Amino acid sequence: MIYTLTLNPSVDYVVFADDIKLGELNRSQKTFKFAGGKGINVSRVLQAHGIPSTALGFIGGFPGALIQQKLEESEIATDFVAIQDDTRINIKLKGGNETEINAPGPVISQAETAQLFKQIEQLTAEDTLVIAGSIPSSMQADIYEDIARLCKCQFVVDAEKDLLLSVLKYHPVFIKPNKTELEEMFDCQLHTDDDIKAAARELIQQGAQNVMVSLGGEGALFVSESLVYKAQVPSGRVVNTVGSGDSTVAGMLAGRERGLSLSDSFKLAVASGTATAFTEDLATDEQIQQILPNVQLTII
Ligand SMILES: Nc1ncnc2c1ncn2[C@@H]1O[C@H](COP(=O)(O)OP(=O)(O)O)[C@@H](O)[C@H]1O
Ligand SMILES: O=P(O)(O)OC[C@H]1O[C@](O)(COP(=O)(O)O)[C@@H](O)[C@@H]1O
Repeated sequence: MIYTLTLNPSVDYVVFADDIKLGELNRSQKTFKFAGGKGINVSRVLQAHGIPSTALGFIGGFPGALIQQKLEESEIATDFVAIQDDTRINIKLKGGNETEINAPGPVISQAETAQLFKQIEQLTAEDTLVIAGSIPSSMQADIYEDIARLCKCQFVVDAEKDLLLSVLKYHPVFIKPNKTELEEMFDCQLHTDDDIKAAARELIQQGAQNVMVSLGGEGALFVSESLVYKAQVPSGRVVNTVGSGDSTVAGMLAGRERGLSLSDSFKLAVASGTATAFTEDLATDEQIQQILPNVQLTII
């Protein structure tokens, strides 16, 4: 079974407005409230691929109840730890360009954390755990490392800087930084594919089995110890890129679950990310299948 762990879920409040002017009254044309947070998005896109998963993490208050309800409606299994504080609401402004405001998240008590640890301990070598996203600011910074040390299953990680770096020694199956996150990790600009490849290989040296670097509209690179694939994506109308990276993670896992080759899994990953970028919510299977034949893969 695949489990996704979102320590800091969110209701994503997506606001479409033609021309947002800061410091003035703006009126939006449409708004959406999506169940969000990185692991939850992975579960949602896995479900679109027909792959079941169980979403773990902390939820509380009315935003938490909304997330629970939306996942139930999508028939996604959940085993969240109920917390006292409210789950956060993240704001996604879509008006010409894309602006995001991600909230710090709720207070998580020690007892709530202990409940989560018990769940993690029960995962077996047959399971895969996706650990993804930020941690609520009340949590200690080494929580990712504690979880990676505790779990007996294979795991995948999508998180920023120190959270990601702290778990490499436990050999995640793959990690998915975007280019900016990779640059932040190495504190330098990565100009060429060779620069990105070298940075990804350094993360492999530190313990990652594979590194998938997403490059937004430029596609993605898949880097293992012995090969590098570059994927180029078709152009299209970008509607809402929130969840594109999470969709990429889900697509890669879906390919792996279906027993596809590495290259076909990577193609599915990139098609999933791009299909999400071209739609209001996360992509459906139909939208992903439409994009798939137009993803170009080369070995570089
Ligand atoms: N403007 C875009 N056009 C086409 N595909 C996109 C675009 N932005 C993102 N994607 C797709 O989504 C994937 C993940 O996007 P990226 O922005 O790199 O991730 P993250 O959301 O983690 O920052 C990309 O590899 C690509 O397949
Ligand atoms: O935990 P973080 O880093 O604050 O990110 C949470 C946000 O990222 C998302 O999971 C989207 O992530 P991606 O666009 O990277 O796929 C949103 O649903 C959520 O609001």
